[in-house]
Amino acid sequence: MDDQEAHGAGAAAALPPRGEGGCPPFVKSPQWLEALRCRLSRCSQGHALAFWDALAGPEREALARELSEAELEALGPALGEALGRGEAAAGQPGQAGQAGAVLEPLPAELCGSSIASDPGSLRDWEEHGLLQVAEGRVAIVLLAGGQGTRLGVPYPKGLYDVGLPSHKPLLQLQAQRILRLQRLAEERHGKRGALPWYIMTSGHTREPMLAFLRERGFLGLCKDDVRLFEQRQIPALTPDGKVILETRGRLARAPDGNGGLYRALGDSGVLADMEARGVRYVHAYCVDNILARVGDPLFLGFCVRKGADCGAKVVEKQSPDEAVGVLCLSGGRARVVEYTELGAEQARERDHSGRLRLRAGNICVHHFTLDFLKLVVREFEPQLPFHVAHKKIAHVDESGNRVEPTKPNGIKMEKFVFDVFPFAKKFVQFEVRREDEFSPLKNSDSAGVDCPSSSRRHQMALHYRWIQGAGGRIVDEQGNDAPSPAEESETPTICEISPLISYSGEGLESHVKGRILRSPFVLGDP
Ligand SMILES: O=c1ccn([C@@H]2O[C@H](COP(=O)(O)OP(=O)(O)OP(=O)(O)O)[C@@H](O)[C@H]2O)c(=O)[nH]1
Repeated sequence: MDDQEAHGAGAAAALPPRGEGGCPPFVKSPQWLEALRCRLSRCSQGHALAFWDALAGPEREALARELSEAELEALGPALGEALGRGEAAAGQPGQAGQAGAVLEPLPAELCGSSIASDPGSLRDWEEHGLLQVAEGRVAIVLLAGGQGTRLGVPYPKGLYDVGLPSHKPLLQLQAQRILRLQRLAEERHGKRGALPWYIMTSGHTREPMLAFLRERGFLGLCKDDVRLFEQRQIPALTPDGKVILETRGRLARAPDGNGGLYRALGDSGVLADMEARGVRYVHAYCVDNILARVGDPLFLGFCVRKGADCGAKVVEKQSPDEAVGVLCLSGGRARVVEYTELGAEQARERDHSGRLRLRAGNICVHHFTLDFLKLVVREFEPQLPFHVAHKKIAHVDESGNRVEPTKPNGIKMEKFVFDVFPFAKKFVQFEVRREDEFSPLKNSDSAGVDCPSSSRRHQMALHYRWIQGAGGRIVDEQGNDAPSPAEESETPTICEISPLISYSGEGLESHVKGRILRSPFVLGDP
């Protein structure tokens, strides 16, 4: 773990070493400064040095580093391309930004389902997935570099406690699922394979996550199997492509989106590390889904049995206007079409069963072979498009005074993790029940949806169903059957099961079968 500090993405390789007194010699050199000014003016970013003369040595060094890392020449064209694509999509609803593209659901032979596939296949996929884990062929990648602006807490989402009785933060629930999965694989196949957890962080999430993991003894995982790696931060831009000074000596920057994963995997040495460990399959997921079945053996086994190089879990889209991207085929290639790109008519189309025709809602749980990831990092990453998000970006005005904008004034550019799907040779989709596997934490409670309360309720409702399924009965204070925790009530039913006891509902009979359990009921860590 201590070697992690050496693995940050995008080290400032091109900068000269420090001179005497800690002051970098290049900052004092008029030639160097002139070269920088020329470069900036060539890409219309000369204003980045507006306050240079007023900066102290270390501030100059920091700004020079940011500018040298920023790949400024590429930013303007990338923004132009992204804005052009956005306008095309807005002008032609239903064309998903690609004029004439016809969108189709994936054909049945590329689809599996935890709901509808036959029990024999489900058993086989799970066994096969567990075998891969037992053999140490699996790595887990957590996408945790987001800024969590909508949730609005000053620390990483992974450390958020949604208020379960145990008060375990999301990161701890996920670590415990990894431990349980390892145990299940060992029980089934007699071998304990390493199950490395690679956590992608960004500027503001890295230190708190690392500190938390250290404080809590890596949450029971083997320290060598937990590795943080950092994604890039790139400058925010004005709508006409100019970098923004957040302070007199610092650019406004933001993480480059969860699709920054691919570049970070290569730059940080994580891909090489996976290869050295004999990893063949990678399971990637988002930090903010409390129900995430981290490393799900069923999904894994399905993807491996199908010989897929890439796959995604989906849930059924609830209504035409639900704000979720849908997985579909476009020109024979898998892709996710954002809800903003899908025309209203296409979004409403139904098939013969009366369900939405394009209903495969993407939940950001993905399967990759290591070979596919290597190809992406080596060849395709530069082709991944940037997407734009219009945001309020604090900055300094011409006199250097701080301005907090009240409406969006700038653009953050992001790559998306799913934009590699079209490069897959064999792409598969696996449908799961939303209430079992998907409850995102995006907003604060005031929004009422995708918030801490809904995460807590959905997690406890799942555990309530597991208890009932295992033959237990939960009752309230008066001894009456307690309602599901999903139901809003003044005295909601409370129940929680440690992920160390059950990964997906298994192994609970000995704890609950035939028993009457009073809410609040907690099956804690063994
Ligand atoms: O640059 C990024 C952006 C997002 N992500 C990860 O992708 C997943 C989905 O991330 P979101 O797109 O929901 O963004 P967010 O969590 O940062 O929240 P907002 O600022 O939009 O409110 C989350 O797991 C997040 O950590 C990254 O890893 N890096």
